[in-house]
Amino acid sequence: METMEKMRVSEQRGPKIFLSGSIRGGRQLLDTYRLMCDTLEEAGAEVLSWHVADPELEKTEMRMTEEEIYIRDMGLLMKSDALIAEVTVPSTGVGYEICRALVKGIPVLCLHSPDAAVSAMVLGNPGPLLEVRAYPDKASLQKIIIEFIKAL
Ligand SMILES: O=c1[nH]c(=O)n([C@H]2C[C@H](O)[C@@H](COP(=O)(O)O)O2)cc1CO
Repeated sequence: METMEKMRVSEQRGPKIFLSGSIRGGRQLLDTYRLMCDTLEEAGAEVLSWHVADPELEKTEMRMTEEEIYIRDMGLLMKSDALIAEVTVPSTGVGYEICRALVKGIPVLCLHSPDAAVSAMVLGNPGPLLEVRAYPDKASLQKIIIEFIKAL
């Protein structure tokens, strides 16, 4: 009975999302990552990599080795149902995570501001799991995210 109850609760949980955003590539869009994280949580999703939107991130990650960061993030990615990346600020880590998510076979949504110089590796990728959208303003960003979550 208890197991059935647990199953029902876990079935009701929203999708697990890996939020991907630049860290060493530059933190200038931190407010946007914060908005994405809040929007996802309000839409009922569980953001496994919430640390990407944490203004205090540098302090916590400074206490971790490079290997610990990599292992933690790949573990979270493997548990995720989908990945949402903000690709306006070019970042090696974001590009790597997009690729790993596609190899794992989960849907990937890449979002960017209309004037961003997004890589052809993202814009030119015809894979059915990858969706790339420009957002002209914050309201559009939120709308695209909510539609993506609902369609999962
Ligand atoms: O300290 C970190 N913590 C961390 O979670 N990451 C992951 C999550 C981000 O989506 C992505 C950012 O990569 P980059 O640092 O190359 O911009 O890599 C990356 C770093 C630093 O490279």
